[in-house]
Amino acid sequence: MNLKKMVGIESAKYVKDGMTVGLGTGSTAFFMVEEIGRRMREEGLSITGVTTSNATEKQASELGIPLKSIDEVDHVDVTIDGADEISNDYHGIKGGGAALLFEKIVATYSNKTIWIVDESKMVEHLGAFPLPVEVIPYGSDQLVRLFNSKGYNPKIRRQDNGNPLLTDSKNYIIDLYLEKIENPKDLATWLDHQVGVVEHGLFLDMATTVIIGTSDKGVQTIEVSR
Ligand SMILES: O=C[C@H](O)[C@H](O)[C@H](O)COP(=O)(O)O
Repeated sequence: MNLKKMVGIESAKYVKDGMTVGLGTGSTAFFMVEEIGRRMREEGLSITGVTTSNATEKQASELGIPLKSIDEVDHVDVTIDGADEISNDYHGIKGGGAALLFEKIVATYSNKTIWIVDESKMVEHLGAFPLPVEVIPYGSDQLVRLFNSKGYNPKIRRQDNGNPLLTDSKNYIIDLYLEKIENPKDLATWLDHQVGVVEHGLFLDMATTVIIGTSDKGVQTIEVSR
């Protein structure tokens, strides 16, 4: 079986009747949402979903999953989401699909955060995957200059027509081609303090469980202790 599908199905086992579930975004989370939809149809599972992007909202609505916004719930029991890279100390980079802002908000209010990935996402150090930074359009070229001056190799993410890609919140994404992030916490703190930066794709100390799909050993589940 496709490794993304394997972990998507496995992760849906963590969803129990009555839960409020954060529904992640991307090609791996897609299979988790499909499996929750199947369990609702075939097993009578009843949940409330909180989506992390317009794309997931559309998918979940089409499956008939009842949805609430993050502001309508007092907490989320569990959020299940993909990741672009996970380091050996279980920090991650997210936002390859430009959904990092809502994903980080939903994960912040979740009791548990489960990441589902195929084995190609597991790395020793973060940074080979370009780090997405969501910025407001106003002043974004100034941020590009600032990132350049720090040697962060920034590129505004663009659509096929050359225009900047717009996130669900109508912001831009600047991808930082860092190759290796020596100190993710220092970089996250610095980015948190730059005017015009809305959010960045460093998700540190957020995952409580990581489910990895491997071709030789099947599904591996790691409970992260912090
Ligand atoms: O913005 C997108 C999200 O952070 C995704 O969860 C991440 O990019 C992983 O996506 P995929 O499962 O498609 O590789």
